[in-house]
Amino acid sequence: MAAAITIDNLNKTFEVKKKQPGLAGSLRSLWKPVYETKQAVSGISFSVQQGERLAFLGPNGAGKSTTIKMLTGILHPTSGHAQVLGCNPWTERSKLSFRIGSVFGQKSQLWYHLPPADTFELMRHIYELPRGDYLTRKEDLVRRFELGPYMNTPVRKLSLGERMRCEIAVSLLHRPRVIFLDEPTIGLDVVVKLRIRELIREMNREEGMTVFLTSHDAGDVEQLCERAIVVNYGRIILDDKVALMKRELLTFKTIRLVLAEENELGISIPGATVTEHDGLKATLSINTSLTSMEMVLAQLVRHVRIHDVTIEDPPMEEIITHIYAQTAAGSEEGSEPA
Ligand SMILES: Nc1ncnc2c1ncn2[C@@H]1O[C@H](COP(=O)(O)OP(=O)(O)OP(=O)(O)O)[C@@H](O)[C@H]1O
Repeated sequence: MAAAITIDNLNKTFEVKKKQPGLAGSLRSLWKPVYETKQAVSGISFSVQQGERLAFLGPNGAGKSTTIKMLTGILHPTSGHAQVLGCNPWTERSKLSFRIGSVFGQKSQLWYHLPPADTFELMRHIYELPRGDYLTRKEDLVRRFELGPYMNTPVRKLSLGERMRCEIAVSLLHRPRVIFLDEPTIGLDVVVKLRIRELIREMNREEGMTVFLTSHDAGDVEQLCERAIVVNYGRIILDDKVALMKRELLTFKTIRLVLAEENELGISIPGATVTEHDGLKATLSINTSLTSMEMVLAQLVRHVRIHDVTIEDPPMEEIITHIYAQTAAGSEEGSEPA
C-alpha cells in the first residue's frame, strides 16, 4: 500500500524572547531582548499508509500541533522533508488543501453568526465543486451526521456537540484523502464522542480516508486508531499498534471474581494483590512480569468456589499515563534532549 504521509528528519525551532528576572530585567528586554531557541519538533521521521488510522499522542507541549501545522502547510519547518499525498505541504499548500481536511477542536471553521448551510455553500466555492456533486455529497453528510435540524440555525446557537458534527461534516465535503483531527472530541459528552468516533471510522472504512488524530482522550485512541505514535520533547518515543501497546507496555492485568460463597481468597503469590474484596466480589491486580495468570488462577480455584471470572487489560488511560511517566523519569535522569 502506498504512503499517504512521509516525514523525514523534520525539525522546527522557535526563537522565543527570554524573560529576564525583575523590573530591571523586564525593562532591559524591551530595548535589548535576549532570544533563546526552543526545539518544538526534533528530527522526527515516520510514514503513514493510505487508509491508516494513526493517533499522534504526547503530553502538553510535546510538539503535536506544530507537526500537524507543518503537515498542513501552515508552518514551515526549520529543516527536514515531508510529503502528504505526494505534495510538499509548505510549497504546495493550496494544491494540498484540495485533498486534505482538517478539524481543530479548539478552533471553528464555521461562520459563527451564519448557519452551517452557508459554510457548506462557501466551501463549495472554495473547493470548486460542481453543483451536482456538491448536492449529492452534502445530502449524504447531512444524513450521516444527522445535521438536518441544525443546517439553518446560526452556529452560535448550536451546542458544542452539534457544532462539532457540523465541523467534521464540512471538512469532509470535498472528499479529502487525509483528515487531520486535532482534539476533535474535546469537551463533548460520552454519547456524542462515541457517535463522532463511529462516523470517522465509517468514512475511513467506506472511503479509505487516512486519519491523523491527536487527542488527550484515551477513548479516541482506543476506539478510533489502529496505530499510535507517542512524542515527547519533540521526539518519537513509541510507534506501535494500539492493540499491542496494552500487551507490551503494561504488565498489569485485573482479575474480577464473583464468588459462589463468601470466603477468604487464600492467595499468597508475589505479584498478585487483592485490591478489593467485598462479600462475593473481589478484584485482584496481577503483575505478569512476576507471576503467571495460570499460577494465580490455579491457586484461586484451590481455595474458593468461583461463580464468574473476567480478566481485563488496564484501561488505555493508564497505559498512556505510564508511557508519559516513563519519559518524564528518563528526562530526570538526564536523557531529555537539550
Ligand atoms: N509560535 C510559537 N512560538 C514559540 N513557541 C512555540 C510556538 N508554537 C509552539 N511553541 C512551543 O513548541 C512546543 C510544542 O508546542 P505544540 O503546540 O506543538 O505542543 P502540543 O504537543 O500540540 O501541545 P498541546 O497538547 O498542549 O496542544 C511548546 O513548548 C510550545 O510552547
